[in-house]
This record gives sequence, C-alpha cells and structure tokens, in this order.
Amino acid sequence: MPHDQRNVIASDAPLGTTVAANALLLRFPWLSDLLLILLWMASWRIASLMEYAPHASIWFPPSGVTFAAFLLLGKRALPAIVFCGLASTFWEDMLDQSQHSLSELLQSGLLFGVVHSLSYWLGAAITLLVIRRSSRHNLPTVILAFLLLGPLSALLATFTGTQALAVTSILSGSDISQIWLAWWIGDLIGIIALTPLCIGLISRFYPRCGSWILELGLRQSGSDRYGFVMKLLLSALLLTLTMTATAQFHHDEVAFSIFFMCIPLMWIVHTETPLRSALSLALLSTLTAIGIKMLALSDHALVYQFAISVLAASTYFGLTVPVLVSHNARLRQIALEDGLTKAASRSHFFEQAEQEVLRARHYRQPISLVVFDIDHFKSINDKYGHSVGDMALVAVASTVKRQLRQADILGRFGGDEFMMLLPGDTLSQARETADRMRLALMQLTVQGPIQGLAGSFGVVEVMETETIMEAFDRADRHLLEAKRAGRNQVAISA
Ligand SMILES: Nc1nc2c(ncn2[C@@H]2O[C@H](COP(=O)(O)OP(=O)(O)OP(=O)(O)O)[C@@H](O)[C@H]2O)c(=O)[nH]1
Repeated sequence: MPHDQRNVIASDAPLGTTVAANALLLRFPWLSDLLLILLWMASWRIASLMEYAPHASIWFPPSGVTFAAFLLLGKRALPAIVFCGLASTFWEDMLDQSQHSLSELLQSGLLFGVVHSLSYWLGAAITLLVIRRSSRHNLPTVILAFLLLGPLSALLATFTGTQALAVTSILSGSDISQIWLAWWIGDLIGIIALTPLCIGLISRFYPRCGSWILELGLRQSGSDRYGFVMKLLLSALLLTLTMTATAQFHHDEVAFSIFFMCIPLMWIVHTETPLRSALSLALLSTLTAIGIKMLALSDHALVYQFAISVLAASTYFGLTVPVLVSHNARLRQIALEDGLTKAASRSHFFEQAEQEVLRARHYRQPISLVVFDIDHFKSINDKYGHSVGDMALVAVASTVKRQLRQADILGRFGGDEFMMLLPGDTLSQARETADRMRLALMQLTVQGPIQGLAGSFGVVEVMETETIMEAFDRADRHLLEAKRAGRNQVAISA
C-alpha cells in the first residue's frame, strides 16, 4: 500500500475505552508514572533473564525505555527513572543473593539511579536541541541525531553508572574493566532497537505529552493486522532459521546470515506504519536475545549486536523513503493543480496546451483557446470578504469544468482569470462554448449572497504559425476588448 494511503487509513482516533483510560490518567497523573515504572522494571527483568554473561545482555531494554521517556517527557521523567534505578539495585541484589547491607544498597541504588538518569536526560536534551536547531524536524536529521547521540548517551550512562557502583563498593575496579564494554554495547543496542517503540508505548499513558516526536507516526497503528502479522511471522521464521543454522555449525560466517533480515524488515518498513516498523525491530531483537540465550550462541553475541545496530539504522533511514515518496506526490500535486480551484496550474496548463497544439497540427485539426475573467470580482471581495470571493472562484471552476468535455482543459492563470483549451473546436465552436459558459456563470449561486456572476471572454483559434503563448496574448487582448465594450460578453478575432 502506498505510504500516503497508509497515512490516511492509519488513524489515532481515540476509541471509547481509550477515552475512558485517558480521562483516568488525566485525573490521576501518578498512574502514568506508575505505568512508566512498571514498563521499566518489566523490561529490566527481561534483560536480566537474557544475560549471556554477568552484566552482559545482547540488548538492555531499560535504556530504550529511559531514553524514550526523556525524549518525550524531559525532566518530568526524572523521579520515576531514578526510582527505577534504585529499585533495580535492590532487585539485582536479591536475585544475586549478595550480602550487601540495606544502607549500602540505598546509597548505591540512589547514586546509580541519579547518575544513570542524569546521563540519559542530558543525552536526550542534547538530541532534542540538535533536532530543533536543524531545519524543522526533517526525518533524516531526527534519525541521524538519534543514532549518534543515543549511543553517546549510553557511553556516558555506562561510565557514570559503573563509577557509582564502584564508589559504593558494589563493583570492584577489575569488575568494571571487564564489564564496561558489554554494558555499553547492551545499552546502546537497547536504545537503538527499542527507543522508537517505547516512545509509541509511553505516549499512550501520558495523554498530555503531545510531543512533536509523535508526528513521526509512532502512534499510528495501521490497518490490515493479518498482513502485518504474517510478515512478522515470516521474519521471525527467517531469523530462527539463521540462528538455528549458527547453533548447528558455530561459524561466524553462518552467524552473519542474520543480515538477510534486512529484506523482510525493509518490506515491513516500506509497507507498514512507522510504529509497526519499530515494533518489528523490537520484537526481532528480543527474539535474537532469546535465541542467543536458548541456543547458547554467546560466542557470536557481537555479530548479533552489530547486526541489530545495522538493521535498526537501515530501518530508520528506510522510513525516510516512503515519507519522501508521499511528500513528492504532494509537491507534484501542488505543481500541477491550483490549490483553491483544482483547475490546472498556469505552468501545467501551458505544458499540456503545447502538447495538444502539436497533436492538433499533426492531425490537421482545429484547436481553440478561451481566456476569461470575472467582472468586478474585486467588489465581491470588498463586499462579502475574501472567503466568499474564494468560494465564488471555486464555484466558477466547478461550473465550467462540468460543462467541458473530457479532452478540454481548464487552467487558472491567476486571480480571477481562467483559460480553457478546446481541442477539435473551430473559432465559431469555441465562441459558442464560451457563450454557454458565460450564461452558466450568470445562473451560478454562491452560498446565498451572490446570485449569478458576469464574465468577459476572449476567444482565438490557435494559428498554424503561432505558439501557445502568442495565442494566449491574442485571446487576452480580446478579453480586454470585451471588458472595454461593457463586460459580460465574448470577443473573438475579427
Ligand atoms: N478571494 C480571492 N480574491 C482574489 C484571489 N486572487 C486574486 N483575487 C482578487 O481578485 C481581484 C481581481 O480584480 P481585477 O480582475 O483586477 O478586477 P475586477 O474587480 O475583477 O474588475 P474587472 O476585471 O475589470 O472586471 C483583486 O481584488 C484580487 O485581490 C483569490 O485567490 N481569492
């Protein structure tokens, strides 16, 4: 399905249950924070289950949740994320059954929570600043800023987070030198693979966030769920096959086959909404993490991490293609059509007219041109206002179009001046057509106040030796003659 069509179908119209949920969240804002904390803690638990070595996870979902929360909510997200850092320190201690005292855990958890949150908040704030300073939020800039500053924020958070745990004696210096790289890469992949989906999710329980980030389409759910699920299942099947083959042969060469995943992912990107692309990336990276754990593929973890980063980057840049295609279609429409009356634009009219004149000459057929202008149009604007004037112009164009044949072309020269190309019409036939139009305009009603419009018409038959612009100038001169002769009439070449 073309992207512009997808944008129309994909709607974010609130349903009954959504309206009720939004009302509840607006009444009790702490509920939104609670949901954010639950999302963070759930993602943290999933990451801890997927660790392939101590503190080494193929991807660390809480970093995606954190970065998304700060991009969407700014410092408003700080208390909830600091709390999550503290809670996860306690939970980790419980799971590891370490013997740290309550005060050690409190100090360490608080310090970790604060520095971890501040690092990501700073990274998100700089990312937003870069995007806002660039030329009005264009998608490639947003993606580039996110792909560069997300990993840098993860590096800062890794440094400050490990230092916080070292200062409070939870980690030793040698622990840090062993784990910091895996920690950073896990956070980095978590940000790259999951932030867009997390933005879509978190925005659902912060009804007031209304951030421009959502203009990127991260809330549009889209239609044809069945088709999307089939694409997702096929992608999951391909991923499972590549990972099973890697488990069988244990060669990096086989592990690299995961890069074939770019084919189904690009298929999804080019045919589904941005939210669904983000969801696919998140689910496939989750499946990769599960596969590494279940198939004991930790030897190839770096290949998979590298692959997820590349697939994520190509997914995001891939999203720019359908957006650009839809922008181009819109620009093309603007270039071809007059925005108000939907008649052909001046340049498109003359382009088409040139072709038609060549064709008429080739087949030795007549072709005529009519130029017309509404009489005393300025007084309509002055008397009833410009919006009624606009309505009158729209009514004129639609009345004339209705009377024209399929092959005829109506164009707007500008202001209240229009032109009609009449292939196959001799001068006298064109004159009859112009007169018919003049009478039709006199019958026209524009929303009450205006009963009938008068127009002056200039008509020429395009000569063998002249260009379309020369024919237009002649017709325009006749139009002026019709005005001078008292308006509301048709003037033709003598
Ligand atoms: N509402 C509206 N008015 C427009 C638009 N484009 C031009 N105009 C107005 O159309 C009027 C055109 O006036 P003219 O054609 O110069 O003069 P007129 O009042 O029609 O008088 P004659 O042509 O001499 O009969 C001007 O007042 C313009 O401001 C438009 O898109 N919408």
